[in-house]
Amino acid sequence: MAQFQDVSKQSALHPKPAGLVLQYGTAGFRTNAKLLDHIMFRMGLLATLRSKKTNATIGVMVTASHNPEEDNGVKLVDPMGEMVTPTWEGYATQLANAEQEDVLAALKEIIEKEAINMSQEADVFIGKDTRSSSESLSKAVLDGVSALGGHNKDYGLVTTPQLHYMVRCQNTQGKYGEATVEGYYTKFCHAFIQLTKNASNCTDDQKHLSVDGANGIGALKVRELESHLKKELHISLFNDGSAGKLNHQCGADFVKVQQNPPTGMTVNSGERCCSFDGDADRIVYYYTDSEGHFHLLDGDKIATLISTFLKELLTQAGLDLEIAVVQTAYANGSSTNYLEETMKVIVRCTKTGVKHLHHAAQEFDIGVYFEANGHGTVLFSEAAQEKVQQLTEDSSGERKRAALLLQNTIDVINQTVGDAISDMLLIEAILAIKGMTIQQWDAMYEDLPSRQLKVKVSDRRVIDTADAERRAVSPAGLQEAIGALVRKYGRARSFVRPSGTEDVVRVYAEADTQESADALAHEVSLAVYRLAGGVGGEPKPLH
Ligand SMILES: CC(=O)N[C@H]1[C@@H](OP(=O)(O)O)O[C@H](CO)[C@@H](O)[C@@H]1O
Ligand SMILES: [Mg+2]
Repeated sequence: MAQFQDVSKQSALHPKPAGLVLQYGTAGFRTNAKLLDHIMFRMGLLATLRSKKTNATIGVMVTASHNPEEDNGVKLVDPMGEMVTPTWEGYATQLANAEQEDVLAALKEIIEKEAINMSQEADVFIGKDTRSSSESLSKAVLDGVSALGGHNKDYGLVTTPQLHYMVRCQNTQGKYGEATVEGYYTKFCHAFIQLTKNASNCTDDQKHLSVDGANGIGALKVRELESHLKKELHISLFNDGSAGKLNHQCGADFVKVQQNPPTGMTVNSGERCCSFDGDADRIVYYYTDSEGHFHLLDGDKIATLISTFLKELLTQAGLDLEIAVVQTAYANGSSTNYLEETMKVIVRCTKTGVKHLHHAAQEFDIGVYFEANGHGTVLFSEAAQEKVQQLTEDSSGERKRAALLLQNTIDVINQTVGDAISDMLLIEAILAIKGMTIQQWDAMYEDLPSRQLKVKVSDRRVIDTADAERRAVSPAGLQEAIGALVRKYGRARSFVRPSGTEDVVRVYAEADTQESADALAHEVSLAVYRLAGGVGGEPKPLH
């Protein structure tokens, strides 16, 4: 077929570096940008096949999120705006690693396995972040799409969650919103203004927020957002990309891991601040107190604030909907305890990686999911959304007020994936409605001191885990060693797991004091080093 001739010709222009093997990991492919041209071309091919298979628009996002500027990466977006399904992650890996002369055969194998009708039309949406390599890499994706005769729409510079949103809007015929960047701002800002317009407790001072844009795409988009906010939120934007380097000593990942404010930002005592990551799908909040101490409000605190707010609204509305919070093993033990014991909310723990959390959250009427690093959102089942909608029509007084707030809360949330902009608007709205300061929010519970370390081993796959990664089942003796160490400290917990994005084993520990958490993490790292084939020097702190 002529189609396949084009693939061969084009593929030769996007050659694979010899010997390179990459895997579609926790968040797509990610490595140094110089190694990715062929991957991009092939993901253009794969997205086109996926579109033909699903008879729907598929998304391709070129980004490496919080990685350094020199890296890049790519993620595929499925029809409802969610991460691509695991079987196709497998195809992505196969196609990515096929030798140059085998690309066509690899492609045909997928077509056959999935019984794809090649005469079906295909549509692919493409977006990219601000990395200097993103421009040419996204062109390689476009080459892949056109080589198989697919249509494309290039959104250019957008955040990852904006692209997810566009895909969902397109495939639901506008029911979720309009598939344009303008439509995105209109929908979320309208809901935000509806939520905050009667927030009489909110002073002008409280409408101010400092945002660290990580010198990335989020900063550009916050600038665009501002005009839609009608002064209901006053943003001071830092690390807007005009001077600093992407993610360098700034952004959500830096702030969370270092437990320090970003550079390039004025952090006045007591003031509410937040950081986005490099593709604006994560957010964390923080402030410094009058003694100069740094206070981080991470994904766990965000999930707690949101679920508390939703639970109160459900009670006021008289709606009997089941609400759950989904976390990972990295969630601070204090947050889990607070949610279960004080809030009486169902808590689920899944493996690391948002696709696992997303999936678990879908099982409830309302599923609030957040990784501790600030990646998360809220999912409402169709039935729950209909009940809320019905109640806005059938009720009056306090019940109607609560139902309208719930309705606008649903509309301010990007349900496709964690979204720093949408999460920020939701958090700002909740604080405004409750007349709550960041200090009061922080005081909901006190985090247990924690520490993360990483250890280099020769093959991290020797570590196998169970129970949502909280227990190591191999190598032999490791879990026993961790258990014995944990018993030495008060309120302690520790677990280890192989990272899905880096060639390291991650170690997490928490305990009643920072010294104990640090000591426990260090001792567990030594046990990993000893029992799981450590290489290089001493285990070193995570940076
Ligand atoms: C401890 C931690 O923060 N892990 C991150 C990190 O995964 P690892 O598999 O731990 O490397 O990157 C993932 C993708 O961004 C993110 O989903 C996850 O939460
Ligand atoms: Mg990200």
